[in-house]
Amino acid sequence: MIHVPKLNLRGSEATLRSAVKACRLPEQTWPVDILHRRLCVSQRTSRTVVLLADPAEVSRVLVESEKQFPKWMPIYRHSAARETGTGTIFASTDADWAPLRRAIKPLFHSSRWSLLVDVARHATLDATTTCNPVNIEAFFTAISVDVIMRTLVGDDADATADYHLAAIAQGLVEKQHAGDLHGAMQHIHELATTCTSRGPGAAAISGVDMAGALPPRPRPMQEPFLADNRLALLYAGQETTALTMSWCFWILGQDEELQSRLRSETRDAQAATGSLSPEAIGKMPRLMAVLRETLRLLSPSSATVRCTTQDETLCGQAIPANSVIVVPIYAIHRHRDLWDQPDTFDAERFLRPIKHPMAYLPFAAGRHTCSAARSVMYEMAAVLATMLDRFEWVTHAPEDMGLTNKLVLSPTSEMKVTLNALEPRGAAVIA
Ligand code: HEM
Repeated sequence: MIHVPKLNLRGSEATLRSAVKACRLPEQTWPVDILHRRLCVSQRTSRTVVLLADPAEVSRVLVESEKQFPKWMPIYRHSAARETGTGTIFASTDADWAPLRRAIKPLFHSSRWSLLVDVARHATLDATTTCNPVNIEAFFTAISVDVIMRTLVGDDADATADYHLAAIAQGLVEKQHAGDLHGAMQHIHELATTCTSRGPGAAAISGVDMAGALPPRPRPMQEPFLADNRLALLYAGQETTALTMSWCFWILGQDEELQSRLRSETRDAQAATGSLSPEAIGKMPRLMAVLRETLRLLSPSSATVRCTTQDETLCGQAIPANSVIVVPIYAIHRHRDLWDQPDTFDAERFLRPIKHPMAYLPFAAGRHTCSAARSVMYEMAAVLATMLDRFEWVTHAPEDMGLTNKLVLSPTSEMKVTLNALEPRGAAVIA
């Protein structure tokens, strides 16, 4: 039986009073019955705070009537804007946000997925020689940072990184575990500065495509937005991706049989297509299902937050203007009405249709859906397929692991595995 840690939800309607805490501290503020209920409202202060887990109403808030329910900006100004600058895609209100979103969109276009997969494979092979794969979070952090640097903000695909990736990754993980966002951002600043001084990287967002694969864009981003958003991509992309890959690896280390089935699937797919490519990944449905199930149970974002601009009715209850609506992604992903055996790891469920599209929100939904929602799945699959080909592994003491919310959902202790090297048979050999 695979052990999957869970949050110890111990709040009540009274603890929902503070909107900032309801966004930041789910364990202390969300009532445990949000796993059964569709709506939980705290009306005790001047600002009403709502936890909304009803999929039809979530769809209205995030997708159908999204203009009526804008992002609640104070929560982003508290963290993202303070650390990355006010010109980022995260910190911008609607009018400023749209051109920024358009400017970064081509970076995630499907025409770049081959490059992404290839870079992810190289970054993984490099990390196995420069990092210690036993401490898996630092190992996957090095990979996710390297991939962002090489494909989005920094080096070109063939560059040899001369920043100290292993040390930066270790530092990032330590600061993130300590809940020290500012300290973590100093490492990210170091990376972003490296890429500006290295030359071609800055051009990645401003309009020059390192791989020659970008479709033309109408309005390239200019400084100072460029600098801020280079930081924002590192900020948004490294920890989320590294944690998801770490959890997936940590889970697979608990189930030898599942690991071996995925090894066969990923090797067969590479043999059938001749390389590790987006096409090969298209032939890895079980690996994708395992990644999706990992993101259901251990989605890095515990919530996304909106507000009301006028009086509304949600689930038949009147909600005044100026209320904060917390969409509790973590609780929706384990909601008793939306999932069978919600706390059990069962990747097969993603080989069948799910009950409601809004029951699954690891990348949020609507206009503010994660820009990398599709591309990052290819990246993570490429990294895991490369590791499956080269190693088998066993997770250390999984039952001692807990889950807590820092800026994102995080492990309570170091994630460790014992690795055993294999004779590679996948793309490394084919290529
Ligand atoms: C498994 C990995 C990832 C997960 C689970 C994830 C999840 C999310 C979520 C939930 C949001 C919405 C945040 C909100 O509520 O405002 C978001 C937004 C965003 N993500 Fe990701 N993300 C991942 C990887 C990445 C990567 C690799 C990048 C780029 C390098 C990225 C860039 C962004 C950007 C730019 C936004 C802002 C979109 C907007 O507001 O228009 N993400 N992501």
